[in-house]
Amino acid sequence: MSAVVSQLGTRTAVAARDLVKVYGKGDTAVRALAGVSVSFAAGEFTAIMGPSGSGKSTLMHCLAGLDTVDGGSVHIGDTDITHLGDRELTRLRRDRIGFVFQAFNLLPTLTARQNILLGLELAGRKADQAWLDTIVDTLGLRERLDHRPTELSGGQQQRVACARALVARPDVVFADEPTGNLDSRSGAEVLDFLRMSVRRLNQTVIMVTHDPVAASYADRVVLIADGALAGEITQPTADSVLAALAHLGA
Ligand SMILES: Nc1ncnc2c1ncn2[C@@H]1O[C@H](COP(=O)(O)OP(=O)(O)OP(=O)(O)O)[C@@H](O)[C@H]1O
Repeated sequence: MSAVVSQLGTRTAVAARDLVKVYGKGDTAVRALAGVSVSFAAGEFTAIMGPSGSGKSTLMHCLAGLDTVDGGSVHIGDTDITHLGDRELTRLRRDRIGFVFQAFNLLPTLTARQNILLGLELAGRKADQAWLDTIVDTLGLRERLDHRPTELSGGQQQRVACARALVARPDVVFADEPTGNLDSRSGAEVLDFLRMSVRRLNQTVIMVTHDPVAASYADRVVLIADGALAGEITQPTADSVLAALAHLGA
């Protein structure tokens, strides 16, 4: 799939075609993804949901180049990442993808500012100061930049992780249960920011979540069941997501 601009003019940020992932071999083999084809438009906030064990994390890891695939392809923009070597993949993840994890994954010895800028520094790049200021101020982190992670609340740590994910203006941000370790108020702040980064800063976010309220912040919910696409919801509400999950037996 090389055409990344649809007839409607929407650019595709990430596309999976016939994605297959099998863990293990022989009798114990688990087909975690059984031929998934799904596209994610640039400038859209998508949530991936489904019952436990349905393949959500596997899908995200394959889309983000964190795991190899056993069949099919993944494109990030024009790049078929399934044929990249380890070094090229590492560079692509560093330069074109942002990550937000459930456990924040900040380096404890670095300040918030150093955590935010580490990836750019490792890549030998300078931050765009105006963009950095926009992110830091939007996330309300200005007064916290010289603090280390242990001196920050969980919500503040996850906001630092969001800033780190966005500072290089990635093609796509993957968020894996970003609110899983947060109370509902801190979670709502992080979700508000992710949604705002899409609406106002024209970023692209793909988020795995178990939480129908978190999913309701997205523009679209993609449903996965038994390693296959099981439907999608546009303009989701917590109720419509709950109903769809109940239908899937989640
Ligand atoms: N490293 C692995 N080795 C073997 N099987 C695995 C491995 N990782 C995942 N699986 C299996 O693949 C299937 C999909 O797992 P995955 O973690 O992608 O599901 P999930 O929808 O993210 O689940 P959850 O909501 O519980 O986090 C499950 O049956 C799981 O047991």
